[in-house]
Amino acid sequence: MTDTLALLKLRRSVPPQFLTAPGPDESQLGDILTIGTRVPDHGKLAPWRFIVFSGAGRDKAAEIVAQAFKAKNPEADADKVAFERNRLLQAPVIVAVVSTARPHVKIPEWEQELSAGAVCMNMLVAAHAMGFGASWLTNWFSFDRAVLTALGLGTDERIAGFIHIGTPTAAPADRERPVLADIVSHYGA
Ligand SMILES: Cc1cc2nc3c(=O)[nH]c(=O)nc-3n(C[C@H](O)[C@H](O)[C@H](O)COP(=O)(O)O)c2cc1C
Repeated sequence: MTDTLALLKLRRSVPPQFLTAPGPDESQLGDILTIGTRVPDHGKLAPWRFIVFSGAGRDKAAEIVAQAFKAKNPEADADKVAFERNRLLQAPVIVAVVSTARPHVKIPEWEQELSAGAVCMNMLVAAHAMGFGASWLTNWFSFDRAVLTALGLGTDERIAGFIHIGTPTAAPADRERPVLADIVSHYGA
């Protein structure tokens, strides 16, 4: 089996609570982002863009999430607010993959959104191939317009995923996978 097949067969997500510094450096991150762009893209529209959160920018985004949570849940105690803030304070580097899918004469928006999903998956695989752990998460705030606006997204843009990347502190046990017999049929058989 080639290294690529071994990686694809065994890769699994590492949740942010098990990710720590160091994250990818500038050059490694550049590779992860470049590999992210190397996906099927019907019509060559590049219907996605990336926002990198690290350092002070990551802290600022975490505070935006905390304040949005507080505004929606005024009764929440400090621990609950801190829990929400912490969602963006664990992995040292987080990349938001933003879907910029728009109506197009030929390419359905669905296909543009699928391409953004492929970007997320490529980034996960690239991060793992470099020895990092990574997770593809959305969380409630990916669907909160106030948070999205504060993070700089336009009204016609959506989050395909936040890719949390860092050094794994633990290797999570694998989870159950679908049984092929349940999901595969051979047409005409
Ligand atoms: C679009 C998308 C959004 C996701 N958002 C979340 C999330 O907000 N919270 C969560 O616990 N898992 C979320 N997941 C699931 C995890 O990324 C992941 O599938 C799961 O932890 C196990 O992944 P693995 O099979 O790569 O190990 C999401 C998955 C996808 C595809």
